[in-house]
Amino acid sequence: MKVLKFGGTSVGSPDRMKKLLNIINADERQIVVLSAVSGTTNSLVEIGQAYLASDKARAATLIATLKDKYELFIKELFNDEKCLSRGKEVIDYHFGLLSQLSNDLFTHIEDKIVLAQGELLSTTLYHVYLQEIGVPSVLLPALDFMRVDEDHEPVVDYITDHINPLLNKHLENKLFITQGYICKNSFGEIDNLRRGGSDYTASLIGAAIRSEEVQIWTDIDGMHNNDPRIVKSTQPISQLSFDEAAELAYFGAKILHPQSVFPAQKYKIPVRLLNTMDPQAAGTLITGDSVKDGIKSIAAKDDITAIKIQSSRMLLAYGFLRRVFEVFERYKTSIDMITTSEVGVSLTIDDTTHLGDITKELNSFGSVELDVNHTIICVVGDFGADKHGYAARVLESVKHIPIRMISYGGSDHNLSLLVKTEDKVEALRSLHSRLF
Ligand SMILES: Nc1ncnc2c1ncn2[C@@H]1O[C@H](COP(=O)(O)OP(=O)(O)O)[C@@H](O)[C@H]1O
Ligand SMILES: N[C@@H](CC(=O)OP(=O)(O)O)C(=O)O
Repeated sequence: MKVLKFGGTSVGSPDRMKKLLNIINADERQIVVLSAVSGTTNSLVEIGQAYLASDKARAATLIATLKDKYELFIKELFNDEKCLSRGKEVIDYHFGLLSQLSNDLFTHIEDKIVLAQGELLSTTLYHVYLQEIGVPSVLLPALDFMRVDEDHEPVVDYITDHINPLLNKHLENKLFITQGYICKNSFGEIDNLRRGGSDYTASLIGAAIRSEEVQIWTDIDGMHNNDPRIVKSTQPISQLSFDEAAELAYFGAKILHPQSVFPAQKYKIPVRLLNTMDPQAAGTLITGDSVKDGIKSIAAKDDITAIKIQSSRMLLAYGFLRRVFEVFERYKTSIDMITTSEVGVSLTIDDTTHLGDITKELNSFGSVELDVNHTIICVVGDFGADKHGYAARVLESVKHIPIRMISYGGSDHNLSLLVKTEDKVEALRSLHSRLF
């Protein structure tokens, strides 16, 4: 059984939604994971923020604007009067719920309920559309099987145990539709897999049902060798290993949710990145194998803060780095890059929620320097310890740009550079023109 995920752009208009059937083979047993219609989750984020700020008037305006969009959407989606009125009921229900939240105390629990409405809307409307055109399908409620634990980690065994009975209830059905992104947490509350999380839903379901393949359908023909929003004439990469794809996704290649690679990798499920606007294009196949040596792609991750801790006590002192890392562990803040010298250590973080407290604690080890507004440029490929020349080529390509940190050898797949964000575009373009 395959799992097909369609992102917000792929369901972004009634016309696009209708065209999904050119890709979905309704005669093959498969699970289709849908994101919210593009722009919806951003609007829901704003609605939640307005409620959290007790600005009910702004929330009401945002809700009304979004509802208007859906009123138009269903008029184009449905031909049949009965289905149109069913579509109207669906949007009245979800927008009624959004408005009603103003009557109660609004906390982060209600905020998650707001964020969940996008995927609930897109899947229900698509299900009604399939009924209109006579294609049998089953709507699987993701909240009945998608779950994260107290550390916000998805539980694959739980998903397996809960999705399989649902699938087995409908052995005669081929097409199953479900929501990406949304889940329940360990308290049984509605939660989500963080922004862009529908890819993660697809790979978790793929792992849970030991799917033959997970397909991520989006608006571009696979993982490109650089960020197409910044660099011209980027090219799709035909094959990547799970490790390479994970590095690229984590370091900014927005086409894939960073964590979505791991379930597929663990259960050896091939992942294909494909283009809804050009279904015949080969896309990118992600498997356990790395197909060729060399530099494959470049990605960039913004909003990075570098922290340098200098201490003469570090000289020959064992246990120093452990004590530094423990500070970050206490504040549940993950470290992306790290470089060391005998008298200092530099590391980077992207989550600055606890930066004040972290800095205070680090001050007891030595002098602490912070550099904000930095970007990690990540060059990904297959460069194991026996290979040579790649680092020299990368550094030669950015020799005119100040480099704050360099990390190489952490894995066989990644060479990362930390630059000021103002130098990012030049770094990406210069690397691209010299490396490919
Ligand atoms: N290296 C890359 N390869 C392909 N696309 C990338 C890359 N880096 C950034 N992108 C952007 O990712 C976008 C697709 O991701 P996303 O917006 O999450 O799609 P969807 O709405 O289908 O989930 C592309 O339109 C592209 O601009
Ligand atoms: N709708 C959610 C989840 C998602 O994955 O969306 P998309 O597939 O459009 O990136 C978001 O916008 O974050």
